[in-house]
Amino acid sequence: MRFAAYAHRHRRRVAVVQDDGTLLPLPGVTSLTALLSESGGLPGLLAAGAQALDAPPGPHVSEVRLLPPLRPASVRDFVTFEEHVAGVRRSVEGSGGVPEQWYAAPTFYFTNPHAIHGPHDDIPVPPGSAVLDFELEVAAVIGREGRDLTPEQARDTIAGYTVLNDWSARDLQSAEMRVGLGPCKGKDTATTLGPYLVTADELEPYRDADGFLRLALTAEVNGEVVGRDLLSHMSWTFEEMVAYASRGTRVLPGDVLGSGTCGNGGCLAELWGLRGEQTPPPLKPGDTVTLTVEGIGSVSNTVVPGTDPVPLPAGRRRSRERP
Ligand SMILES: NC(=O)N[C@@H](O)C(=O)O
Repeated sequence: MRFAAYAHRHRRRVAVVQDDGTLLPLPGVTSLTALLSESGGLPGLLAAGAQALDAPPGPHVSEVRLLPPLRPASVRDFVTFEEHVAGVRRSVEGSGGVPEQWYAAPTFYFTNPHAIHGPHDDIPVPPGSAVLDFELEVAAVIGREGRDLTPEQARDTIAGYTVLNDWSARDLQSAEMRVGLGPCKGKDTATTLGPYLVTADELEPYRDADGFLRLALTAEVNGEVVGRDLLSHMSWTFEEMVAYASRGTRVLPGDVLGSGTCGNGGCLAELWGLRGEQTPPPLKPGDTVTLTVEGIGSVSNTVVPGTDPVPLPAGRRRSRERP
């Protein structure tokens, strides 16, 4: 089952999406995050969706503005593709390969849940950045609360999946990560989610013998294919990522967990590392990035000019005077 959030005639609605693109609005539902909390997991979500199947049909998807499927409670972005790590390290640090520590656990950072953009929204250039990049990822969406989960238990907490574009200001990111924290401003201007939340049961046919989802991933810039990979090249399953995220804490309905950027052109920075030059060039206003994931759909966003950074003073160099 596919769920969409959309704006139509000044109203925000949540609907089941039929194969022909007809939207079946869920009566009284305006937030998928709230519906996830109320339905207590995938079975409840499917039951709520089934009720919409008898409801009068709504508009066609082409007649509405698609919104991000949900307003996330939180967004964790993992890094689970070796090829991406090796390529980006080459372009940022000049050194290739994957650090041994990387294999110890699926690392992630928290990104900005207040900067979520829809599947066709314009994306502003982050203030002060001249090196904008996209990142092709798939996100798991949590439908049931869990703590200290095993991977087996984690599977029951995943309601579904959606496409995630982690827009990245590489110049801001490499500068702030030299401080040993972050990323932060390199990532917090925009993340795209969409086009739909596809429930986990619908992608089960793509699961391989090791538990990975074998979905084809494609990235295009201005209609030219620059990246192709398989989601099954992740080094951890989504269940293992959720289990790790829930270690010593909780995951909650509406939490979003990004797979990390795929390899073979899942972002420009990896290609720059491989080629030793910025080809294709960083994204600029007018460029359109289209990311497609088999079994889920496409998001296609155009870059637009952003705002200028508000000047701030440099950090004060302090004496070590004591009270
Ligand atoms: N998430 C991920 O795989 N990578 C990025 O966030 C990155 O900046 O390299």
